Amino acid sequence: MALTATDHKTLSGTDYKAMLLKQKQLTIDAQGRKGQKATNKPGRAYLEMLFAKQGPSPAGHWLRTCFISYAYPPSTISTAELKPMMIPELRLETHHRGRVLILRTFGLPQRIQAVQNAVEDAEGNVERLALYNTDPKLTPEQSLPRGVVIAVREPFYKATMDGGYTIRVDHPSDLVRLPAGHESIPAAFAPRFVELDLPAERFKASGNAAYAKKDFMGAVDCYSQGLRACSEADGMLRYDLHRNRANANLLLGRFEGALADAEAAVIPVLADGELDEASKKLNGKAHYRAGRAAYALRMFAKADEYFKEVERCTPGDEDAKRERKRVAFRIQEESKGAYDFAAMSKSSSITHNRLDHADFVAAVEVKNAGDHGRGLFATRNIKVGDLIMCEKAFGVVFKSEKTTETYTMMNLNTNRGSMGPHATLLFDLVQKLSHNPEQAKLYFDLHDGGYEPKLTPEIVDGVTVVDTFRAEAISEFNRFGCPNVRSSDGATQRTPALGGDEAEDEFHGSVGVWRVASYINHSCSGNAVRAFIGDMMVIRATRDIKTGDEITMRYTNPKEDGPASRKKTKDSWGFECDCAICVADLAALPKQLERRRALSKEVEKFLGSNRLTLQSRATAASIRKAEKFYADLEATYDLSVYAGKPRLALSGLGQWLCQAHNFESSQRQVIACASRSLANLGYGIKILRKKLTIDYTHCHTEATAIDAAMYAAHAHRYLGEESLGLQYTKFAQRLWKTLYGELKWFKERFGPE
Ligand SMILES: C[S@@+](CC[C@H](N)C(=O)[O-])C[C@H]1O[C@@H](n2cnc3c(N)ncnc32)[C@H](O)[C@@H]1O
Repeated sequence: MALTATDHKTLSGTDYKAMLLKQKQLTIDAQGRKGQKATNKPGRAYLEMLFAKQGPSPAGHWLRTCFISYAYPPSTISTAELKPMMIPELRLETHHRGRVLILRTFGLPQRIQAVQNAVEDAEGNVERLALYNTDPKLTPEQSLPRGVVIAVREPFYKATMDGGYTIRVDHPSDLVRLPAGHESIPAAFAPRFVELDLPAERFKASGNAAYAKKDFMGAVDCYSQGLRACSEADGMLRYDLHRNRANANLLLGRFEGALADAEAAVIPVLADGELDEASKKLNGKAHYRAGRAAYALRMFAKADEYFKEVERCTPGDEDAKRERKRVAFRIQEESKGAYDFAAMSKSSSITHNRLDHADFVAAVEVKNAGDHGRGLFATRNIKVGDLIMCEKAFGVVFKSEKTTETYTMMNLNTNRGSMGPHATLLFDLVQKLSHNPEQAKLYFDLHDGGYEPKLTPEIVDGVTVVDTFRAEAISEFNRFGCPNVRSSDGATQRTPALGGDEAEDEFHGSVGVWRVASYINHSCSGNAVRAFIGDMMVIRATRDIKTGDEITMRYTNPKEDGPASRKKTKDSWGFECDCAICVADLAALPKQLERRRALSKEVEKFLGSNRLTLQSRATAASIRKAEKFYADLEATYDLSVYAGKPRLALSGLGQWLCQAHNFESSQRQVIACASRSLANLGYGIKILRKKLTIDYTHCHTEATAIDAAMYAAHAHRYLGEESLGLQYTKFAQRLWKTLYGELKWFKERFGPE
């Protein structure tokens, strides 16, 4: 299905639900035909017509719907071990286990929901084939061109919504392109004129030509064929092919392959001799490529070794010198958490949000967390506000990234629908996992909600088997929403009167997976919060953490409504939170919770219709009304249950009152309201002989705390209490740094000290 941008805008949540239900019903209905033979199949002429034109690629924005069908495991048996079958043997809604279809494409491929093409078997039977989850960076022509011979391992066959049929491939690893001369290619598909024993040199030349045209996939194919054609006598050529393939693989993001190739491209020094200058130069290139691949795989110490080798092979090499400088920064970041966050933040923008930094995970380890599964634990003491870890996204898709297509993903396994980056994230992840098997092993270690079967990624027919359904299950349990550039962007433009983080939502909508952070369990009142600077997740401590403590953070902000937030964690992640706030909510009387919810709704309305600006200040009557709401809401918190714990429903109103009194310059009132707001967020504030002390034990770090601290800071200063003003400012800065990762934008929001 493909709609234009206008259609895209008119599709509502209800439409998606209806679409999901319709597809689900169609899928269930189709099950009734399981095992049947397809009837009234379109013939070759129809398929030729269907796939006669390139495209569709019209101008404008396209909405595509991607249905994740009922899960089935990928094939793990090699083509040679499977029994060949022909198209007429296919049965509907059936996974043909133990069988393989050898097919040739004969149309011009099109990207509809998947990349599709017309295929024929060796007896001339025809059908349509749909390949899902392909690399979004590749054109349909690169993914499934005309005239290639493919093996579809253990194929699945199904009826389509348009009344036709298709061989549906959900796991890209189930489809293997067979190179010319492959033993499984039937005689009918062998070219009539075959140039037997094509010299490997010719493949190198075609690879280079493809590379020059930026067809890196084509180049990799040619170099691979060249390597297969190499004989003992082709010594140097073999190194050339590996070196060239390393480069093409680097550009395709296939870093593990690139590293292996670059290593295989190093010309060895013979026992007695020295390498000639030309070979040394070539080895410099090979080591340089190995270094780049190791860097991309975040093996910085190893990358440094390779770049050192470049310097040995080609002394004075400027590129290697530059790379070693870059690596040195990464090693500092990785080992000490030594980041220049201000520079990082300054450098990131809507067009530069994939940043070049290392991960710092040296202060944490994964351990058993009892009922919560595995968790992340501190390996050293960490002070409030300090860095716990910092990690680059394993995969991320930014909403802001220009694309001519928006995907809506409907997962029939989980009944979930999502739009935009979520779907594209899966395509990106599948690519990364398919071509980087070691990275795939790390990804597939993440929580999958009990998905079965759990296949470990292995290489079959030269391709890493990736279970795309499990990859999506893992993504659903582990992905985080993130802003397009940095978390503080929402805050610097937020209207304080609104309270909470709502206004930040418009800066969100991007989504990614951060692998190590994925081991962190949820707690509404966690000891850590995450912030984003570009694709770097920065996690800081909201209170002091001791060696051995579990790191927890909120997946979703409970805001005022505890029960709703518990439902959200239950629906999205399958658990009910047992943190201090939730335990208190559970111990509260249901009628108090109900009253709180009803009052919160009224308060929301009140705040919405009483937005404060210098021009429209609060009236005495509205302040009285707010105070009354406040008292009523406060009464829904039984102190025997909530003492010292955050009372989040009071947050927005507390904020409004601070602002109202601030506009009236009632400084003592502002201070009283600000202290009350901070106490409601669980901060234990004490002032003794003009010294501010803060107990963070039960604190709930959110934006309103920063505002409250700054209201107090300004009010104290206004009253000439400089020292207290300064202490509150420092407190606000610590909160800002904790919540947004770094301090750079604090001044932008609150002005210079
Ligand atoms: C992102 S993973 C966190 C790491 C996970 N515990 C593991 O073993 O890999 C999210 C899953 O962890 C578990 N989890 C996280 N927080 C929890 C909590 N507060 N209580 C119970 N289970 C929790 C749930 O199974 C949830 O779906």
